Amino acid sequence: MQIGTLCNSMQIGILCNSMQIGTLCNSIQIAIDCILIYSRYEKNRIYTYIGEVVVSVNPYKTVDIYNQTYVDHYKGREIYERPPHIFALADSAYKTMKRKSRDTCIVISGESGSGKTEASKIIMRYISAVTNVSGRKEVERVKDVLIKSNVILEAFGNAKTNRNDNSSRFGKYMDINFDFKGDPIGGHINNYLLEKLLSGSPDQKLEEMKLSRNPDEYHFIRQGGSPKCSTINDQSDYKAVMGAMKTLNFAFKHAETLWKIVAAVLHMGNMEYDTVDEVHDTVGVRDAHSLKNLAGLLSVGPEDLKKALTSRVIAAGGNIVNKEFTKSEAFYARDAFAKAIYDRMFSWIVTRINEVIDPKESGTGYIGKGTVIGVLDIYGFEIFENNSFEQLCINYCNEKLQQLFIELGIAWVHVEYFNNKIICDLIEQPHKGILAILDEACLNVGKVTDEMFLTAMTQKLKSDRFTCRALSPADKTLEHNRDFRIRHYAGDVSYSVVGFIDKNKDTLFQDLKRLLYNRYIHTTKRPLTAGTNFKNSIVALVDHLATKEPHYVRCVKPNDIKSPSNFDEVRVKHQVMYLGLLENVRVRRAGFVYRAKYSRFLDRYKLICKSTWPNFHGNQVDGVKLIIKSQGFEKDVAYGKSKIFIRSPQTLFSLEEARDKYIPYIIVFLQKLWRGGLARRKARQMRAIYLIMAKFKRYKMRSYIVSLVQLFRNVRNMRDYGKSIKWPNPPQVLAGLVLQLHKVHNRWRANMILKKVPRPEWPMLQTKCTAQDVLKGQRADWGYRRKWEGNYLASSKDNNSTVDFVTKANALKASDHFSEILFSSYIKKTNKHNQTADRAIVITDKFIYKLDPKKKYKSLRHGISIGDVTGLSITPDADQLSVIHLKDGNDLVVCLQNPSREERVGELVGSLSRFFRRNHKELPVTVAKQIKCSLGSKARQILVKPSPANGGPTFRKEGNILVLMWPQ
Ligand SMILES: Nc1ncnc2c1ncn2[C@@H]1O[C@H](COP(=O)(O)OP(=O)(O)OP(=O)(O)O)[C@@H](O)[C@H]1O
Repeated sequence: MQIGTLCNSMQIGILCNSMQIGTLCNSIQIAIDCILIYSRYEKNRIYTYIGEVVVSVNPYKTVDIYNQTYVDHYKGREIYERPPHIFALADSAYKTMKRKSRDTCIVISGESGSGKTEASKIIMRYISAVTNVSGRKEVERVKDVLIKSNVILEAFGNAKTNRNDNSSRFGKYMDINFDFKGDPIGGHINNYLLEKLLSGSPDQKLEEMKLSRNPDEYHFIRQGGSPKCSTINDQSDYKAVMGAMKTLNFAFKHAETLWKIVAAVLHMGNMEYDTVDEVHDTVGVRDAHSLKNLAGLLSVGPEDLKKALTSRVIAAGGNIVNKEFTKSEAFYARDAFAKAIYDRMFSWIVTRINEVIDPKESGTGYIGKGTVIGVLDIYGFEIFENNSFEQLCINYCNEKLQQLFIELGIAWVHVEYFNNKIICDLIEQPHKGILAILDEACLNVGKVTDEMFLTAMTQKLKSDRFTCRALSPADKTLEHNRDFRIRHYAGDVSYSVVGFIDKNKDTLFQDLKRLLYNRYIHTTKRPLTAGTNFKNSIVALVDHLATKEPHYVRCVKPNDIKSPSNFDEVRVKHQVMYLGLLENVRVRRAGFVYRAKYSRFLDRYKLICKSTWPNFHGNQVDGVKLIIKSQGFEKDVAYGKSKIFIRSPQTLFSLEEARDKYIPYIIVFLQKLWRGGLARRKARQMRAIYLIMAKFKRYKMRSYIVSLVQLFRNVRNMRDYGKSIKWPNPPQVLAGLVLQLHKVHNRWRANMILKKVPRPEWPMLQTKCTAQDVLKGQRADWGYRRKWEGNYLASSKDNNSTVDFVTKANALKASDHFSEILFSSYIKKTNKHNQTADRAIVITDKFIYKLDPKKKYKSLRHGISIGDVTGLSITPDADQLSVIHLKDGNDLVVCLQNPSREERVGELVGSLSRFFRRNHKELPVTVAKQIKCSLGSKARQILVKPSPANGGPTFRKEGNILVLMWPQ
């Protein structure tokens, strides 16, 4: 069917978008035309699905279909849920990676200018837009670095070509690493076959590098015909590159060196030679000034550079000789030199970028293995008028990728498809393939020509996919001794062998290497040829991709004139052919959209069926069948030996939908289990902690008690009953108990001591203890050795007329109702009038009485209430001065007297204090040399002075001071 006569495009659009892909594929030819017409004629609808492949047609104009609204529209959706878009594919790759924790890759292919690089950038921008929802700073930085790395790669790796104003001259494969949350944390770039630049730079920079702003002045740039490009703004691009270099931490000196290298390469292209010896055909550099500029940029001596550009050192017959170049050799060396420098510079840039985007260095806390999305932006199949070594390499690469594509896509049912393994073998087989024959030709010493290489291929290659004029004499399209043809999966391609050997050898004379390394380098190891290097890297790439779940973007170029409105049917048909879409349609149509091992399917979907959730213990196939039955999809599946096959995308979509519905419940369920598990573990830990603590406490207590038992074992037999034992510091937990134990021990000790004292003496002992406690050692002699009797006036030891005293005391007791006499004694007293008199003092539990002994102990006044006592003052010496402070400001100033001249002040202190304590009060007792008192409400001072031993104590007045004269 011809393009243009095809069915209504609306209808096809509906078919495409509503998942009726099977219908669309009824006729392969229709499908091909359909897709293209659809994408061309529907305004701005540049994407179409064939199976799971996204076909993208370059719109050659800005289309507003990549903004946030579109991102939101496609985010988290299944691929068939929304109209075809590259976002859907990017989301599918991302989702697959996240859901299944599987590495995925997106293979973007198409011919130069079809939009591969744009597609890869759109994919990266989409991934950047849907990740890092939590806004982690480090992840944002990684995303910025990943996107900006493109700017640098494009600046140095892209060039304007006839087919594309900004053509990538290298194939690029970029791995983007993700952490377990699905946030990008770094990446890695590999580049493939770089083909071996000015107005954005500021004037001063150009001057430094001796460059002109006019690109036409440079031989290398002139080659393309039209160096200026209206679609490219060099100024802003230069700024963008410098900005990107800053983001990627390129040191200033590195950036400078890169520009210098670019300048050197440009200067090198302008190097011209003049014949200096017609006979030997030797040359010299034409322009010494240019040579000097170039030498300066390369940091080498002009003479050395001149020598390396016009001659080389070779070993001939065991001798080292200098061989001058012919003119063509000189130009070859110049170009090889320029290519090698540029190639090494580009490799350095890629290595540097890789260092910066290395996930381990990104600072995002990357540990262990995350998942990866690989994005491959690789040149598509190339068929030109003249095809050479580069086209063979590129087409071989496409054969390899196509093989991977078909192998991964094929279903278990038998499908007729073109297996391009035979072509891959034809090119890459060791010893027998084209590249091996080419390497062998390059190895030969002596002059091996491209024609000889063609002859060797003619003799050795035994494939019907290869032909040349010698094998097909009737084919006039092939030139004798020059052309050969390969039947690629995409069609026949004729290659010219001219330049194959040189290009494969890719010779860079040692002299030039030596010049730049600035030292003699000797290597006997032959470097790998360009073809082998390329083959190795492509084999490694295909192996790498084979471990990932693939997604495909096939880019189609609608015309060769970069027009948004021109649709070149022949060109497009051709591309559809060699993009492998035809095979894909065939495979998809005959096969199934999805296949998975039973175990994997069961793991993924067991949650949507009651019989299989949470665990299915029977046979895996039975489990899978139960799931399919529960959803009613029996008619759309086939059961293989180890895999289940699903025919239509709707079924898969419904399964996914059902799964998505259950996932939140499962998550809650898992959270419940997990939290429960965590809580149980914590509880177990706490129980263990408490048990250990309890045991440890017990152990500490035990050991402390054991140590106490040891210490106090002999306490009964000790003189002080263990008073002198130093208690060890108890553990915190026993502090309270030990305090109690101290008390118990003290009581026991007291009991042991008191046991020896007769019971009636206990009150006296208590009085003495109180006195000791109150005096605190302030009074040297307080009479504790003596027996304390308290009521001395009732004792005949002190009193001759005890009967009178007892009679009076009983009378007072009867009238004043006191219970006991605490203390009684003869006293010498003084008063506010400084009059002294001998009296008796009786201190009872209610009143203090002053009695006159000479008048049968007549009470001089009414007793002073004991409640009026506010304190007691004594001296630290042996005198018997005692001042009982009273509330009314008229203190009792007395000196105790007894016939035996015993010390009794201590007993007075003990008796009064003990009485106060029994009534829960504390009697303030002052011990001082000079006693303050109040007499008749006047403050007075009392001093004790010695007097002769034979007299009694007397008070006297010395000025305002009262003095007790105390007989020594
Ligand atoms: N989706 C798109 N929207 C708008 N313009 C696009 C789109 N895709 C491609 N283009 C235009 O086409 C040009 C060529 O695209 P691109 O450089 O991506 O092609 P390519 O396939 O990578 O080419 P090469 O293999 O030469 O590098 C772009 O510079 C851009 O102007």
